[in-house]
Amino acid sequence: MGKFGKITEVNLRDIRFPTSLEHHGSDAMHGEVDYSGVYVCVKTDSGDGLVGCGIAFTLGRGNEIILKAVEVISKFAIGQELDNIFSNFGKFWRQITQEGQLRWLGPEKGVTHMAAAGLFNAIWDIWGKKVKKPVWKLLADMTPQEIVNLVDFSYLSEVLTKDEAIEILMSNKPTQEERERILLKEGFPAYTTSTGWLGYSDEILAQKCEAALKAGWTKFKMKVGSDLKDDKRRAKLIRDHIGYERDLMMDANQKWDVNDAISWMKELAEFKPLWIEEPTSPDDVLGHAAVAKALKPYNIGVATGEHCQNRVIFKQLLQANALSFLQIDSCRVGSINENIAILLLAKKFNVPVCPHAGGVGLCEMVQHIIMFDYLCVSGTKDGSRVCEYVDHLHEHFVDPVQVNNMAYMPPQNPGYSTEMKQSSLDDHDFPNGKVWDKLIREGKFKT
Ligand SMILES: C[C@H](O)[C@@H](O)CC(=O)C(=O)O
Ligand SMILES: [Mg+2]
Repeated sequence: MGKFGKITEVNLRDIRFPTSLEHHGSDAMHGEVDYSGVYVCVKTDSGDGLVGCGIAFTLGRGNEIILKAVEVISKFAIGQELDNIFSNFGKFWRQITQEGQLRWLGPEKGVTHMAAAGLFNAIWDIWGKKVKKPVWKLLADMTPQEIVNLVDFSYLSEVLTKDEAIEILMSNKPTQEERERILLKEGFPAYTTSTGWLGYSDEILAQKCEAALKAGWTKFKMKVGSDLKDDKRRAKLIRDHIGYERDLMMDANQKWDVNDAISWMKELAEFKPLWIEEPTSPDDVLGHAAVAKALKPYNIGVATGEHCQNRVIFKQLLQANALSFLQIDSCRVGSINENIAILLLAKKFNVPVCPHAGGVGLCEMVQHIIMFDYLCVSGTKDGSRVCEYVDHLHEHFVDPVQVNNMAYMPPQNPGYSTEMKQSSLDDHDFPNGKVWDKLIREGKFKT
């Protein structure tokens, strides 16, 4: 038996939070947002009692489909020695994502890919716990060769080879210790979206802006895209509060056709947004490039990534100059493994990575990845690099994010910060947990 043990069980729970009741998380395309996730628990036969916890993030009903997909995929993990997975995680990742029958549903996109991410997220958590390191540190302590072994480089070679990846990683090693010292002291910069959800009334927007300013926030994101007149009114309200010396980002969540995106954002240019996020379909690489070109004279960058299905689409977005800010997501693509490939691509094209984190557990996970990026890949916090922060649901985590002075502080506990409190899991289990049972009996939700 290997020292880390064999995977013996993968248990799943359908966990949902009724965030739609107060319009948290709402945007131009997702009005009734219940932040949810399939909670994945991986156990081994090693006798240490450690459990790896992962999340496959969805909205509400999405859980029903993802849960089944994780259940099917997990069969390929049960019986596997963790030592074998850890010594060549890239190979295991490929076995799962290229499984001969399931790949017909993707490949490497949508439900099966997100389900695989949920499983891999749990495996990363148990790895960190087994070696008693937070995942950012586990990654940072690896050699460049160990890091590239985590990654499947398929379909990237004309742009990024394994050898180039090793070179990038090697070039950052001599200065890594100094950055780690800075990271432990200052953390990684954050921006807030909690002031700008689309379903908030003007009164709530104003209250949230005031509270955020008082807390010291300097970078804000607002949702746009449903009604131009409303967008102008809300942007003015926010700018009246935050002034023009602070950054404002805008997020359309894929609402527009390409030409509409361009004309709408020209109308909003007076509010000086740093970026427009997801202006159009996440699959439209050339559309993003057209928006980016048209908005360049207005100093508005294009940001995207939270719905970007895999490293190949990121590669194309970068090749087409379609992005000024690249938004990795811990649950959309194949976990940390695929995100490492994306970080390396971003480094190659010199595009700043600004992670997406609007959801449950996304802040907890993605902080580890962006800290690794700072330490080992990009090697910098410059160029408007900033990680999204939303202020909901952290109280349900055993090791919630710590934001000090508008920066994510590096987690110190072992694992991927994904473990949720037992009481939170029991209360939010859908549909029988206490919270849901009550809401369903009151007629506020249907199963
Ligand atoms: C539905 C989610 O809340 C989405 O609006 C999050 C998002 O786009 C972001 O945080 O960015
Ligand atoms: Mg977004």
